[in-house]
Amino acid sequence: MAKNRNTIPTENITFKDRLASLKNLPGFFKLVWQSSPSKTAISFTLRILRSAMPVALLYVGKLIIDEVVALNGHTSKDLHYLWELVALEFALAVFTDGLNRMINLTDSLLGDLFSNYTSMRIMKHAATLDLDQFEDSVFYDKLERARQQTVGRTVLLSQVMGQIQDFISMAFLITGLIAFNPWLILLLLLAIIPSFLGESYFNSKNYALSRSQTPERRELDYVRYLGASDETAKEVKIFGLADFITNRFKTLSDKFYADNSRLSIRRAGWGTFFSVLGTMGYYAAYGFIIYDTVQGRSTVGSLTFLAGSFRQLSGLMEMMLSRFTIVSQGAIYLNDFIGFFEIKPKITKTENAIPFPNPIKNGFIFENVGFQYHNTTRWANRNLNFEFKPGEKLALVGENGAGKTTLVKLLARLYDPTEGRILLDGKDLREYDLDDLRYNLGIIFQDYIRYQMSFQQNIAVGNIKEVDNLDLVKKAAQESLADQLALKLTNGYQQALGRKFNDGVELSGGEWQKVALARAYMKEAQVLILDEPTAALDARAEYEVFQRFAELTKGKSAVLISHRFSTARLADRILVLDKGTLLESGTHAQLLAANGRYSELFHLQAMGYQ
Ligand SMILES: Nc1ncnc2c1ncn2[C@@H]1O[C@H](COP(=O)(O)OP(=O)(O)OP(=O)(O)O)[C@@H](O)[C@H]1O
Repeated sequence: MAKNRNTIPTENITFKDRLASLKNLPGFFKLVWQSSPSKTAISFTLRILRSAMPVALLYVGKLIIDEVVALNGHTSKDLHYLWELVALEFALAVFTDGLNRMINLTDSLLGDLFSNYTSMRIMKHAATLDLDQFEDSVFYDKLERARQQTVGRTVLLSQVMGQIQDFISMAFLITGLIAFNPWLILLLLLAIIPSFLGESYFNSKNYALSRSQTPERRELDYVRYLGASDETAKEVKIFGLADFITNRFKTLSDKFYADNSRLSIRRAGWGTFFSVLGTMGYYAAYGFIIYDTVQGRSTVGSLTFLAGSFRQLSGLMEMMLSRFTIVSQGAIYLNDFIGFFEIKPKITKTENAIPFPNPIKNGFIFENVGFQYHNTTRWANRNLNFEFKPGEKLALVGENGAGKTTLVKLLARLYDPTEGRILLDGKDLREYDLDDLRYNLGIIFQDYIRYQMSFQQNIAVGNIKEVDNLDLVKKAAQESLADQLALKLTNGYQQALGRKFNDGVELSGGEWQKVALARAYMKEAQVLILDEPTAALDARAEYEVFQRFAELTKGKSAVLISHRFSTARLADRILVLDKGTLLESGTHAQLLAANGRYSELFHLQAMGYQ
């Protein structure tokens, strides 16, 4: 099967896969550079300097020992040169230490900046994606893996930088070693290769395991949230769900533990074996150098230099080889990260998009509109044919699941119709500028968000450009009757809402609804859409809210979704939906006279009040 750039192997990752994934690194470095050009440049420079230190230290060490041996037994001792060498070694040691610390510091600062930068990129990209992409579990797995990368990849950063640094260090040391005895290099390779292969094998197993666990890991996070969160605490207590939740957590986490520990134990066993091989290689080389020195073919200084170089090289090589698997591993994980950015929204701004008409002239026409949610075969809306005229107040009624909210989402282009089309002033809705369309629709959904932010911000989200415009926020609050609430709050409009953060105040369901309603009045939207805006309001508040709504939307188009017929009857026209299709349409009086579904539901509700 042909593999595209982001096809991630789920089972074993071959050496070829690893090498291929390294092509992600330039893109990765571009991101690092974008996070902070200056710190990236500093980090590179420091590492290059640092890479020359091992061989320099070893060589000065060799000179010192040779000088000590030369001076030993001589009567006239000129120690001048010797002390100079010692001073030089001391300076190099201090410098190396300083470099190490600066490298760690730059890496950690750069890592933080990288993590922040990439998190922002993820959020920005996620914001461009379609709603149905968010409703897809495969997408969530991708998003989750991309999120993990923002933290995990800072490790990759130091690993790649370390790799470059060690590579240069090795080049220096190998040059020294070759100058004295080229055969030692061969011995070194023989000792290291088995360990590299072992590392590589286990890393690929680790990756495959961790990848296959992504959905469970998401579930684990979700269960952890259910078990300990302010939003769930109420129901967990009332329904006595604690054991149910912790048992689910235990089942999942036990499985994780069992899978992970099995692999870790095998890895540790093989790791020990390969490391013994490495040590054997080192001692074989050491013996060889000692023998050479005893035979008088090397000086004692060279012995220490060679043994030191060999030890360092073997350490560096082992480190580099095992790091190669980590780096290539990281580069493979980058597939997920890059893969996330390659998900493209279908609903986008088109070139040559036309501006939203102001004012709307002929209104909306639904032409045989049908819609199926992603990965479903059921039609949430089907055969919708109706007109929505400018200035008209439309009410959507129907039983749960009849397709009312879906219809509104189609109007706002949160989805595009699966079949048919929606016209606005004679042109397909898809031809209009998306931002302009959304700006001209003021929609409050039934599952609006209760932002854990200030009262002012909670209203201003309806038109976030005006977040600092307190006068406008106050006006919107007056219109939705949320202003009386502000008077009760200790910090007025600056009062933090919700209990998540310090000093936050929790509101009642109806109070929250008034705050959410105010969002609709934050802008001069031409079409106001309220999806069950008053479900949590008491009878008086509902009456007042609708009086206001009627006044404020005079001449404006509005769509109301409501299960309360007292609300629906205020509309100019009522559309009755059933299983996604349009069953009846007319004024309250017409529909009652028709004696159909509307009349049936109306009388059912009215009976409840008798
Ligand atoms: N995100 C979704 N993915 C898949 N199916 C969905 C999704 N949202 C809604 N549906 C389905 O589409 C149908 C219509 O849902 P919709 O939310 O439009 O109904 P509604 O009339 O607004 O209901 P209610 O009165 O309960 O709010 C329902 O059968 C529902 O199960």
